[in-house]
Amino acid sequence: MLKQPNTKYRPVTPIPLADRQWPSRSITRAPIWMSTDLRDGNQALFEPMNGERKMRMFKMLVDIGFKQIEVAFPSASDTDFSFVRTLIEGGHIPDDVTIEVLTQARPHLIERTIESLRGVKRAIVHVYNATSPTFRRVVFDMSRDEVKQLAVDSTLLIKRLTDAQPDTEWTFQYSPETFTATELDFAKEVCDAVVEAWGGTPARPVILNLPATVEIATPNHYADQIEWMHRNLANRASVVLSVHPHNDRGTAVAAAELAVMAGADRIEGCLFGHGERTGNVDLVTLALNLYTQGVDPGLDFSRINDIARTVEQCTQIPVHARHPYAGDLVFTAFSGSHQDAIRKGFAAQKPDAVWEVPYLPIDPADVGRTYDSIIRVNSQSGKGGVTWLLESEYGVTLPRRLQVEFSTAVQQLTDSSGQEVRAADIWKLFAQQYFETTAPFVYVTHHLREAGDEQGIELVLRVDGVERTLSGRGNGPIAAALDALGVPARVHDFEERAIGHGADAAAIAFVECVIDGVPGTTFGAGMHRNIITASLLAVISGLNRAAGKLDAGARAAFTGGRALSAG
Ligand SMILES: CC(=O)SCCNC(=O)CCNC(=O)[C@H](O)C(C)(C)COP(=O)(O)OP(=O)(O)OC[C@H]1O[C@@H](n2cnc3c(N)ncnc32)[C@H](O)[C@@H]1OP(=O)(O)O
Ligand SMILES: CC(C)C(=O)C(=O)O
Repeated sequence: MLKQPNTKYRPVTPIPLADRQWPSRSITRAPIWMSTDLRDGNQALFEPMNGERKMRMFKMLVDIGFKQIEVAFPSASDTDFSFVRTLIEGGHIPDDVTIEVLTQARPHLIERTIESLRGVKRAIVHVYNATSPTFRRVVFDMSRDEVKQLAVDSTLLIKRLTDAQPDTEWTFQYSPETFTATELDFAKEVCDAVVEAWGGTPARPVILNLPATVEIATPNHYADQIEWMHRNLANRASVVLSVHPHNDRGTAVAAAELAVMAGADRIEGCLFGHGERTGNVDLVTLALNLYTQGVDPGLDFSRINDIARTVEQCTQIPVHARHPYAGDLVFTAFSGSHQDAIRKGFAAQKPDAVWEVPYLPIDPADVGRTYDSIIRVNSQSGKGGVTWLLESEYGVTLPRRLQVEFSTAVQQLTDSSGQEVRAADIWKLFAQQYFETTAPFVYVTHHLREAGDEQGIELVLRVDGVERTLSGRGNGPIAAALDALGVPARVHDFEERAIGHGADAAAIAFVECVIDGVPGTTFGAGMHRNIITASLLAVISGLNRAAGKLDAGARAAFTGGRALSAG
């Protein structure tokens, strides 16, 4: 790269629009959308769509709700010409949808284009020629007047050819290609001349489409250009002002939004931003951005995954994993603090209330995304993610301090594997750590009996492989079991919950034990269809896990209570 890029590149000249209005406007309704997936989105593919793929894409665009669809550049290829014929002759165009076709401003191409539309009920004929100084000089070798005349002559030719087919309702569209690099006074001069040549009226307006053929500046510059045209066109009332942003600087979405604030009525773009080079403006992002502001975009993306997969099949270009709203990872949180906030947000979110879940600009369910993938666990994750997965996949809510304790084990697993762990891996680890403890105690069975104000228990265990029956009493089964075991332990906290429903219902119990000689507290967990058995399993799990923290001598003392002495 150059040390002094100003020797090769020039900054744009700011637009003299001191009283610009767009910065204080907001967008309160959807613009007219025009999908050019089948034209601009098709002309830069390694392998342009064949008729069958074009039809699949067309039907999907109709289902999404597009009312204007640029379906082809009919003079470019037989595929495109035949596709237009198939749409018309096969009756595939719904009554409320208008197809659009593009042509260069060259007579033989215009004639072929109009021919492709014979018999259509309604159509937009779109003609373009480039107007910027570089194109005038380098590509066309034409003066300003000649470029304007080319636009006017093409308009008049289209008018003559379409007047000859009066059964069709025609709309005319003109694009000064390379508008963003064109002097504004000249862009206006050409556009005014074209509107006059067509005879645009408020009842039969011309679509003037002002493309950022190449995005050349920050989006506020484009907004200034659009507002200038909006305010200075000779016959604005007879014009539908349209924008067609490309994404060369990565700001097409912002440019389109600011352009609408600046006076544009219509946006042309592609799903997921397919199109030339860095793409056309992404209509999915634009529409869903509006939706997040409480504005109905008039396009239905409630099955966004299906739409993304169809676009991928038709264009053979993948939708990026981080693509706004649609990417596989955009509703996924790996990092601990995000997971924690999202989990709390979901818990606090009331079904009909305003959306307030942290980190998620939209409810994934509104675009048909499930919550399954929202939180994923790897070495960047914290207890929130682990807890979310156990809750959402297994219906198990861990007590808060147990979340902290268990997340350490998950962290060791993710650190050692270096990979993402799934809910099933976490559940397996939880079972190994809490349900499958076998030393020193293994629960075999128990019998409870009333003992005055207390409960008595016969607890059958295997202690270091030897089956023993222990008796104890207490003010409940847990106290009775601790008495039977005779270990120096107290239960600090106990929680029990149901998981599953009906015949599959079970109880899961958690105990937090304090054991002499073991610093802090230790958790145990048990799961069983019988709630008392679940709680006894939890106590035994807690004791076993605590015993695992003792050295050999302390451990012998720990199990040297009644457990060893009983027969
Ligand atoms: C920014 C955009 O996306 S615009 C749309 C671009 N899309 C496409 O071009 C895809 C379809 N196009 C094609 O298949 C071909 O270009 C065709 C079939 C339409 C025409 O092909 P060709 O006749 O070989 O001409 P080609 O496209 O190379 O254009 C070159 C000539 O057209 C002229 N030309 C280019 N654009 C235009 C225009 N909009 N209006 C008038 N003339 C034009 C050029 O100045 C050049 O003229 P010259 O030969 O006298 O120097
Ligand atoms: C034909 C025009 C609208 C175009 O595609 C562009 O300028 O990008």
